[in-house]
Amino acid sequence: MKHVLSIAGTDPSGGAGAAADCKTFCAHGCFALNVITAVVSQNTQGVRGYMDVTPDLIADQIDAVFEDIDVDAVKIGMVSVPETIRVIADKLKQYTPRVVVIDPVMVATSGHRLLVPEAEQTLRDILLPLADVLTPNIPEAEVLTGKEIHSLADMEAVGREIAAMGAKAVLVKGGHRVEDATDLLFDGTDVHYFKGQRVESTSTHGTGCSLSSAIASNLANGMKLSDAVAAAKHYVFTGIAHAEPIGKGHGPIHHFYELYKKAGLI
Ligand SMILES: Nc1ncnc2c1ncn2[C@@H]1O[C@H](COP(=O)(O)OP(=O)(O)O)[C@@H](O)[C@H]1O
Ligand SMILES: Cc1ncc(COP(=O)(O)OP(=O)(O)O)c(N)n1
Repeated sequence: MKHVLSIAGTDPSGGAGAAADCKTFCAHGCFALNVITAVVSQNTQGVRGYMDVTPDLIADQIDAVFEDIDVDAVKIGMVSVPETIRVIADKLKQYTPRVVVIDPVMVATSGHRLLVPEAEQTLRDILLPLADVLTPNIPEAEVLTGKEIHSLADMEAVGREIAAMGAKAVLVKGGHRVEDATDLLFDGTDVHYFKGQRVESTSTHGTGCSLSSAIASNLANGMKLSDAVAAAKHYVFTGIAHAEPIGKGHGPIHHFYELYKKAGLI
């Protein structure tokens, strides 16, 4: 069994952040490890506030994992402040994990900032070059490049530009597109389109967290990148399509639909 580590913030309502990451790893047959960067009070209706974990405690959590367990892949989510980014970057350089997937989380769908504006440059300069795969959504890709995205051609241009900043591969996610949910991968050489039908649903909380965690799991399990992304996209699509409505706002996706179905639980 592969061991996959999430470095992310929390969600007590179980839809995004570390909870989504760990459910996704388990649904992919991986052992889930997690380091917490920030304790966030949020639910399906939005983010209320958060407190950052100190850099020393983040460093110690990462040491506790790597000194003890062989890590096959790392997924990084909410990093909120420059100090958090610096300590994670230092630890990635120290432990050199085989696969690093970075979801450059900036603003929750509810509108609450999860990355302070002063940290955008640090993320771009220090963390982005350590990514085997960077998975910005459209607003995040716009912030990283300063360019507006209106079309698939724009998604390709920013994907190439972000790769030129140092990420080995860039997946520009299309969840915020108007027409459909097509994602675009630039793997450093080729462009791949992952066409996606948009599901009309309120169960889309944590889709970005789940997608990046599914990619990390699939890479840890030995898939090649384009197959890992295609399978991850299918996982999120199925999760949205079969989600049970939970909470009063944007609920979580269903992580175990196919497993539960096979086991006769649903
Ligand atoms: N309503 C939807 N129907 C189908 N796929 C979706 C929908 N919303 C998001 N996705 C997919 O979920 C993944 C996460 O995308 P996105 O919502 O853009 O990220 P984030 O959660 O970081 O904002 C992408 O693969 C995207 O295409
Ligand atoms: C702790 C934490 N990390 C990330 C997010 C954002 O989740 P994401 O999957 O990008 O999408 P939304 O949940 O914002 O729709 C979060 N909310 N909390």
